[in-house]
Amino acid sequence: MQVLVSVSSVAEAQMVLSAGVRLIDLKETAYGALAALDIPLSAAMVAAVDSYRQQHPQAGIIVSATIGDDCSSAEALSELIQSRLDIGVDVIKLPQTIWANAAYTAVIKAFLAQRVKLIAVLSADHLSGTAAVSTMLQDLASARYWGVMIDTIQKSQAVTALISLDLLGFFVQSAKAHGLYVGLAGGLQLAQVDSLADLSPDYLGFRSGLCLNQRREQPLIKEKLHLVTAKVSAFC
Ligand SMILES: O=C[C@H](O)COP(=O)(O)O
Repeated sequence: MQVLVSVSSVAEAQMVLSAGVRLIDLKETAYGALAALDIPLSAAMVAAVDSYRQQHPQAGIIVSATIGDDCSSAEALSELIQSRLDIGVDVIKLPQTIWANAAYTAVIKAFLAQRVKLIAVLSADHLSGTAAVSTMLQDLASARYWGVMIDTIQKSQAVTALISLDLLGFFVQSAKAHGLYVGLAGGLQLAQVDSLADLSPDYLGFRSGLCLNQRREQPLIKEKLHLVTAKVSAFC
């Protein structure tokens, strides 16, 4: 199991790399849930990751990026994705407002046909029972998404307050059965690592739980970061 950390600056990217994080998620954390960083800043962060990769070629680092909580048109979506691929982002995370919207299906299908790695983010705020989860995962796997994850949109509650451990476990196991790379996130704290690790996701995603006052727009706290990477590495 890996740790994914959402970062919004070059300094944060370097900090999480030094702490042993291998899934670096470029995200604007000052507002929204899956807001996008601009391209110049994203490119500087990718360059910082590339510099680390040169010194640690075996590290297996993956850079993901969000493209926004919504977008204005299919053309805009195409540009949001392509511009991030062009600067070396490995994986693009799409919010449910986009991947579940038929207006964007053709654009997404075209990227998937080129084997671009896309993660469909399922909103914890709207997830219901196992039948709905099964149908969604079947559809996403058939469309050849690379991965899926659950995350919260409203950041006032943790994912575990919104979805039972049974349903989260069902989600993880079903995603794996479809060959999807699977993650869980949403207001996670260190204290939740044990129970979620038991579900065996490929990764747990963090931001607010590692920040000052547990506010995701605040800076990451190095000590919390090290505690969580140490804790998760015990499950690898
Ligand atoms: O992808 C992971 C998310 O950025 C986690 O953010 P959060 O811990 O603030 O919900």
